Order: sequence, then structure tokens, then C-alpha cells
Amino acid sequence: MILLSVEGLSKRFGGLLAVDKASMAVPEGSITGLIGPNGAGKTTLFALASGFLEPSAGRVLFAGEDVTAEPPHRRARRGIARTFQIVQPFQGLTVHENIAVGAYLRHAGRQAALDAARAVAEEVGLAPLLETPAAALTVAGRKRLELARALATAPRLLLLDEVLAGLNPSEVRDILPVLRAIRARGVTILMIEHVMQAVMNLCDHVHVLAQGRMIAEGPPRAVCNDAAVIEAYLGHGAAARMRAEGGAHA
Ligand SMILES: Nc1ncnc2c1ncn2[C@@H]1O[C@H](COP(=O)(O)OP(=O)(O)OP(=O)(O)O)[C@@H](O)[C@H]1O
Repeated sequence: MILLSVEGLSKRFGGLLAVDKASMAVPEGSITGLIGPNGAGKTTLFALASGFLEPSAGRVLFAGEDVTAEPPHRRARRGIARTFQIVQPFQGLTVHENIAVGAYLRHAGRQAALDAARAVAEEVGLAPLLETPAAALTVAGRKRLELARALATAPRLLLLDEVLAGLNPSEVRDILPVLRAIRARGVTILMIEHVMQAVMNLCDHVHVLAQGRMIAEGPPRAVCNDAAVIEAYLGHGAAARMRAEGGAHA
């Protein structure tokens, strides 16, 4: 089943077409990657999928239903959760309280929200830090908190916007099994990621956005060897130069 699909989605900011007739489908149960150079429109596409921005054209379908006109809280209720690239926890609250904010979407009472938040903290490895003020967390801790806040809304689809950015290689290695376990219990993941080691390790399928357009898709390894993708990242002629260099070393 396709859980999320965007069809011919465009977003114009004044004279800039940040997303240009982009289409993609995210199968339920997958970890799907969205990659592309800086400024390609990836975060804008997330904002369109989650309802934080209205598209200039195109449609967003969730579990087969057209949600294009729905505001973010209605989509959250359906099961779409996103993280933000710039992590902004409630600094004055503890880790536990921050996660509970997400849990209020599904739980009416304070105690039920706190209980759900504790379970999520265990899942993402924040259980020992429940009473820590969010302001005291390291970068890696704040990234886990951002993940936890989204997970606490009990999503069917988790949109992760660079949750690995700023982590060192061992912190990246530590979080990969957490993401795999989230998928294993049935949560579908669409992730924007620049850390290619993680994309290669985690993603079943990858879509590539460049200057607002979808330029390639496929299994991660094939996509990374795609000439159009290499050119989008490294500039015109890069694929041919790399082939030539590869030849020289052979
Ligand atoms: N609210 C906005 N108003 C005007 N322009 C915007 C707005 N949001 C994004 N843009 C522009 O749209 C383009 C796409 O931005 P976006 O943040 O979606 O790219 P991205 O692929 O997520 O980039 P990065 O990898 O650097 O985060 C950029 O040129 C950006 O400056």
C-alpha cells in the first residue's frame, strides 16, 4: 500500500519555484530517502506533505485520501509527524515534559501523556535523561528529543528532516538501530538526509530532488551512481570527470 503520495506538487515563493511538479510515493512499512543538494526544495516538500505550507499546484494523498487542503493538526491526527531541521525544544521543560507535549495528541490526561512519553523515551534511548532540562542536552540528545517528540504523536508516517546532521560517526551508528526498530514496529519513515552512510544503510528506496525537480529514484546504491545525480551534486561534467579519473586509476 502507498501511504504517502505527492502528485505534481509545486510551491512558488515569489519568483522562485522551490518545488516544481514533484511526484513521489512512499510505500507503507518502508524507509524511503529524500536526498538532493542544498536548496533543492526538500524541506519545502516536507512542509507541503505535513500541511505547514499550501502548494501552488498538485496534491498530497495520505492512505489514499486527498489531504491537500487539511491543516497540520488534522494531518497529525491522521498520523503524519515531522521533525524540524532546526531543533527547538521547550527549553524550560524537562525531556519528559517535552515528549509529553507530542503525546497529548492521543492522550487526554496528563498522566497518560507522561506514561506514553516515558515509553517513547525508552525507545529512543532517552530514558536516563527524563528529568533533564531540555536546555542541558547535547546536540545528539536534542536530535533524539526531536525524534521522540514526533514519535509521541503515535504516527503512521514519520518525516525526518536531517535528524543525523551534526552527529559524529559513532553517534550516527548508535541511532541507526533506533530508526530500524521504529520501522520494524510498523512506522513508515521518509527521511531527508545528507549522511550518505545512513542513507545506504537504512533506505529501501531513494528519491533525488534538485532545483525543485525529481531527477532520479531507485535503490540507494544505483541512485548514487546515477550520472544525473552526481552532476546535480558536483556540477556539470562531474560524472564524466569521475569516469575519466576512475579509468586512470584502473
Ligand atoms: N518561506 C520561504 N520563503 C522564500 N523562499 C523560501 C522559503 N522557504 C524556502 N525557500 C527557498 O526555497 C528553496 C528550497 O529550500 P528548502 O529549504 O526546501 O531546500 P532544502 O533542499 O531543504 O535545502 P537544505 O538541504 O539546505 O536544507 C531555497 O532556495 C530556499 O531559499
